Amino acid sequence: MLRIAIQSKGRLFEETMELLQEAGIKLNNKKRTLLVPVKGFDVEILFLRDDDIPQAVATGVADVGIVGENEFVEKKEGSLITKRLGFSKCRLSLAIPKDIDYIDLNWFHNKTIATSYPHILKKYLADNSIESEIHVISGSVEIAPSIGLADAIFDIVSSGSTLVSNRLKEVAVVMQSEALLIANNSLSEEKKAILDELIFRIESVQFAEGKKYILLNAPNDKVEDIISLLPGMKSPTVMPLAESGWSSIHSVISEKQFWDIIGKLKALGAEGILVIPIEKMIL
Ligand SMILES: Nc1ncnc2c1ncn2[C@@H]1O[C@H](COP(=O)(O)OP(=O)(O)OP(=O)(O)O)[C@@H](O)[C@H]1O
Ligand SMILES: O=P(O)(O)OC[C@H]1O[C@H](OP(=O)(O)OP(=O)(O)O)[C@H](O)[C@@H]1O
Ligand SMILES: [Mg+2]
Repeated sequence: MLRIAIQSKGRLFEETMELLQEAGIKLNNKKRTLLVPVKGFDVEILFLRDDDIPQAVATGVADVGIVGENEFVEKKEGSLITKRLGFSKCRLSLAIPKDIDYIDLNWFHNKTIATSYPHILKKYLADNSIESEIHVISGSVEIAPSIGLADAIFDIVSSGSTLVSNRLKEVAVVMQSEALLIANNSLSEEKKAILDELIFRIESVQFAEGKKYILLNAPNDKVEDIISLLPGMKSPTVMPLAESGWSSIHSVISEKQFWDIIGKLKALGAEGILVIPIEKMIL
């Protein structure tokens, strides 16, 4: 049994659940109790606050976890990054009241900075030879300057709208973050095998993202020109239609290529073009 720690509610919750569901992990229990078994796959889900996930995985309370890179780096617990998951992308930045004239990092000398990420901030300030006072608070960090609790903040930024609504401006990006799949350092062979299966399933889901299955009909004399435009996993599938002189062509294209390719296909005489989403892709 592989125990997976995930955030019980918050910014990571929805996308983590979606990813697990697409990977075939369906929770038996609709009510979110702390520890939930999974039907048909040898895993169980442990719901925690995200702050507690790095330690839970490092100590073996959970075998693997899904957590923000910011939280993983901050907690400095020894686990392995097994996979970068590409969602919950954000950055950790320094921000100051927007009306201040700011030239460079030296502004932070002898200032007080409010944050929930003291270790990451401390290292960054030391690396840049800046001496500031760090004031640790666990939430609502952006409000700190306006209530006189600190001169500046160091916190998560994504769209930047929280900064704007608190009359702050971002002056230095310290690290980028995304959700990570982390694993305990000393998993048993049995657990490693379940983890490999989990990673295989996640990769199949992620590989299919942004890809479309395309089907079209074309006159036989244009088949060669058309397949030169379509990459396909190996090469496109070509099948004869009931109507002589025509073929059906199937392939896989990336969403990005789609609008570029579609005009060229039509110009070559392609008809009845169908574009279908792909749920999973196994190479
Ligand atoms: N605005 C955002 N955009 C993208 N990702 C974000 C954003 N805010 C936070 N994250 C990511 O999601 C993680 C969880 O954020 P959340 O705000 O839910 O944390 P929290 O309030 O500490 O939750 P918990 O109650 O579990 O301790 C963050 O550590 C970060 O990696
Ligand atoms: O740059 P933005 O897009 O505005 O996102 C940044 C904000 O998002 C997070 O808070 P969240 O909205 O999750 O609320 P919280 O403070 O309750 O965690 C984070 O703590 C920032 O405050
Ligand atoms: Mg938290």
